[in-house]
Amino acid sequence: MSKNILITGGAGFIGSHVVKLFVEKYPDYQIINLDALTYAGNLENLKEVENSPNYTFVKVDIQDAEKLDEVFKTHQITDVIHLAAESHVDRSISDPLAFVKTNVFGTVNLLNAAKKAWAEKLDEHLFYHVSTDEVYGSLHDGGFFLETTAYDPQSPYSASKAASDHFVRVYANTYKMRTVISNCSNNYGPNHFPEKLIPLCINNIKNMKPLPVYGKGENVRDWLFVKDHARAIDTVFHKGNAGETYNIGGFNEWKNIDIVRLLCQKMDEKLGRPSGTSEKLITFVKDRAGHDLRYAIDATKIQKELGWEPSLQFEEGIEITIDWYLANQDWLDHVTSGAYQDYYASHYTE
Ligand SMILES: Cc1cn([C@H]2C[C@H](O)[C@@H](COP(=O)(O)OP(=O)(O)O[C@H]3O[C@H](C)C(=O)[C@H](O)[C@H]3O)O2)c(=O)[nH]c1=O
Repeated sequence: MSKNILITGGAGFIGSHVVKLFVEKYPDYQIINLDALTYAGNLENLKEVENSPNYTFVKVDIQDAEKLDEVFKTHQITDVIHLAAESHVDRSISDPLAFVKTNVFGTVNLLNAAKKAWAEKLDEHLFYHVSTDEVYGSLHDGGFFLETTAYDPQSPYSASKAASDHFVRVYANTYKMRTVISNCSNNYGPNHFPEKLIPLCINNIKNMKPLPVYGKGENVRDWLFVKDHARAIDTVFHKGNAGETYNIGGFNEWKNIDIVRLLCQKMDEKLGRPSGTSEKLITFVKDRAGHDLRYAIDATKIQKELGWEPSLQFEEGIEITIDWYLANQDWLDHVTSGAYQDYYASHYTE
């Protein structure tokens, strides 16, 4: 069946992989990518699909309710996959309100726009919220996050995502909107903004700059290749049951310090530097305030019920990721200097 799917945050890291997958895999769907193009949204991520007949870009901030109404009307939106969000925990610690505005207020705006546009036929449409495992808080002694784990957010970022998850569920309960939520672990891969651990380290190793490891580097994250997350979103969108939550993860836990050492070793090999050169860049710095110790996802439900599982081993995914950053210096230059904004100006008119 033909659909007009609104994907929010489609110029961002995870969003751009989702947009590319949907545009290429589903030529019968119209994909409307709605993005505010903040510092982390870059249309260069979408070069491969920007001229596809089933792809449209609209520059809109989800805080703008009027524009959202217009987009739903103009493009006759049938379904939403909502990824637009402020995502960096460190930024949320210095500016919590920015996260409330986009992640909470923006999500409620979007829910309202969908509710209004879909009116009496709410049961014919789907609102899919893409969320994070951080809503479950921090694990201190073994165990995994299950879909039934109680929410216990510990940072302004995770509190804002938890609030937006709650609002999505409330719209299902109160207004009978068909909704689905997935909560995913840490992603890595091409197009990741170099403020996050893996791309930041790759970029700094390349430039022989210090690698800031928070605290002792003992914190644990579960890493998933971004294209596997995009495949999971495709699976949940098409096969997931309305009203359900699906945890997505790689069963791939790493201590931060081990990841950083692995990147140093691989980069030394690739750059032809003597072994041990990059490790000297490791610098232990002040810990993140309220730093969550460990995230670990139990992804059994999505594997068993929907048949999704990660396709890439971590070693393979990291190779692809490093090679991508080494081959895409222009992309790095553009996102770090702000010049990526020129791409929008030269390709689109307001
Ligand atoms: C940037 C940076 C990070 N770290 C540590 C902090 C974390 O323990 C780990 C990963 O940090 P990062 O900021 O890359 O990602 P998380 O804070 O785990 O959060 C990420 O994964 C979840 C699921 C989301 O939902 C977030 O949106 C996403 O940003 O490395 C350092 O030690 N040094 C650094 O310079």
